[in-house]
Amino acid sequence: MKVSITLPTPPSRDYEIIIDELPSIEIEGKAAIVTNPKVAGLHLQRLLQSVKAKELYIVTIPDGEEYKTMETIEFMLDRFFDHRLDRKSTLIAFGGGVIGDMTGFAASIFQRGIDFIQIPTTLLSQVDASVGGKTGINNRFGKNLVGAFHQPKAVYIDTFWLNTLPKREFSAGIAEIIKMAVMFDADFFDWLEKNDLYEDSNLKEAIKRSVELKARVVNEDEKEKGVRAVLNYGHTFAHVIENFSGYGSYLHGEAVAIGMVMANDLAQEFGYFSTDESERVKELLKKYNLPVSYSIESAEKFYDQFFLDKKSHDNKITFIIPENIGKYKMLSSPEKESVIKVLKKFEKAEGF
Ligand SMILES: NC(=O)c1ccc[n+]([C@@H]2O[C@H](COP(=O)([O-])OP(=O)(O)OC[C@H]3O[C@@H](n4cnc5c(N)ncnc54)[C@H](O)[C@@H]3O)[C@@H](O)[C@H]2O)c1
Ligand SMILES: O=C(O)C(=O)C[C@@H](O)[C@H](O)[C@H](O)COP(=O)(O)O
Ligand SMILES: [Zn+2]
Repeated sequence: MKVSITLPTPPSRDYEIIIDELPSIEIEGKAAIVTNPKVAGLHLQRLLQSVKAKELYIVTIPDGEEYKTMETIEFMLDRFFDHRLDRKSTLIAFGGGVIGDMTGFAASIFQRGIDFIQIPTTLLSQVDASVGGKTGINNRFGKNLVGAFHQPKAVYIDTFWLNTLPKREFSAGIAEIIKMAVMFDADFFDWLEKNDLYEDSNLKEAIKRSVELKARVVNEDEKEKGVRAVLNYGHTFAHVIENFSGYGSYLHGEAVAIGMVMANDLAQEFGYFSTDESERVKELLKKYNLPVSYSIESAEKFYDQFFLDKKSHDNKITFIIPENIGKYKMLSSPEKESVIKVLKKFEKAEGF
């Protein structure tokens, strides 16, 4: 199956998202592949057979969400200067969302911005992170709080890489697929309930549909002035969970799964989303062994973290909730008591 999706203007620049076997990549100037030891050990040889550049370097950074930091960015930039990369050089992000977000961010600031290509190797990065140009890092205040919108030059999605992906990571990617369906596409959600993503042709179909949905949203609202915030369903909660639990304890997709359950409860608190719909989402998450509960230490402390969210302005927060399956709603500045009431239910909940 070859699928080619173009993100047209107004986003900063058109680019192709190819879902197919990795094509040959010819780069005129110098290039650096940014990856980590795990992905390099498994797949670098195959990648190298497809990439040609004037000079080609490999920059390896440590593996893990805990290394998605400014310190690692500094390390990467130093290597690019060591290799005398220049304005015409291209970076190739070869790995999951962590590699993609950091390579994209480094590309956005190296000599004020150079090209980069996304070659995502996890399911999560194939269906979500590699598309749309959100790049960045975490800091001690929270997730992705420093970064830039910087669109890749191309995205090459080859499901071959997924053969070595651990099951837990595979499931984490499914959380973002379910997110897309709950927010935008009831038919897709029904389809997900009926079709098993462990089956190859179904998986490819789900990747294609997720990427198409995301591309449509980014195309309409590249810089998140409106509808793009809907891609953040579950994330206002997820980012707090990731930060509080220590980066890496919960995978991003797992935290998003819990966050969606919390957002669904909030929706119900405000009279949206039926119990039946909420159960359907939980069942689908559980089918892929995703967590649907989390033990909050203090609802008040958890609540305070929402003000660091990028959807918070002037001490007000907007939550993305489902009105129905396939239909989103933006809930602006709900009263604190109602949000706390929902969070309190999780104070007694069992963890993962
Ligand atoms: N920019 C965006 O739009 C966007 C969207 C979603 C998530 N994200 C970010 O993406 C990150 C999560 O991405 P992720 O889930 O890909 O995690 P990840 O990048 O940490 O990768 C998960 C693990 O899988 C390993 N791995 C990668 N490819 C593999 C393969 N083919 N076989 C075996 N192991 C492999 C990695 O080395 C890592 O240990 C988070 O930082 C999140 O904030 C960004
Ligand atoms: O592309 C987007 O927009 C998203 O929100 C996708 C999310 O899955 C992703 O985790 C994103 O990085 C979260 O965005 P943030 O702006 O809250 O950091
Ligand atoms: Zn996400």
